[in-house]
Amino acid sequence: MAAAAAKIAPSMLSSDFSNLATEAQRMLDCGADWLHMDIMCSHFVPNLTIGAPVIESLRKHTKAYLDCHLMVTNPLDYVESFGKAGASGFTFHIEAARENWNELIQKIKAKGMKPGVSLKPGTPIEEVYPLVEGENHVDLVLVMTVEPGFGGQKFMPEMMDKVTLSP
Ligand SMILES: O=C(CO)[C@H](O)[C@H](O)COP(=O)(O)O
Repeated sequence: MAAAAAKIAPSMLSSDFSNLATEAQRMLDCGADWLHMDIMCSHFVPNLTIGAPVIESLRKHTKAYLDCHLMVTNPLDYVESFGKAGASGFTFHIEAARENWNELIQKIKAKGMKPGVSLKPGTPIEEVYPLVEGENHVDLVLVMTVEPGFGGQKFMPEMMDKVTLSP
């Protein structure tokens, strides 16, 4: 099997949020392929960032692939609004979707977005195996190399074993 081409997707969490459109363009001018958008509810992680209205505003300024990473407790509740807002990818956490990932993937696709799954450092990679198999699969696995919640944390090199083990 041919190796997938690498994509560069800088996290916009480090942006000056008051100038998000300019910051997004700056990243694209620097060679970014995608823009990684960190969506956090203060229940799933100890931080609160942006929601669908910000994605909708940014979408008016860019055609770039908006790779939305939802660190939220009930991802299903966000599918409709993120689809409408113009999100390109919708990556949810397996820890928040153990009961309904199948339905979630279907709904994400039905809204025209690419589904992805992410896992926290403490979650074994095997948990996402069922989500990459079969017809109703995700397009992306996001292996967290920090505890979700904040940018600029120390990289956990031991997580790279999970990348190797990704099916
Ligand atoms: O998911 C995230 C935090 O939960 C961020 O996308 C990620 O940590 C960005 O890291 P950095 O600021 O070090 O580039």
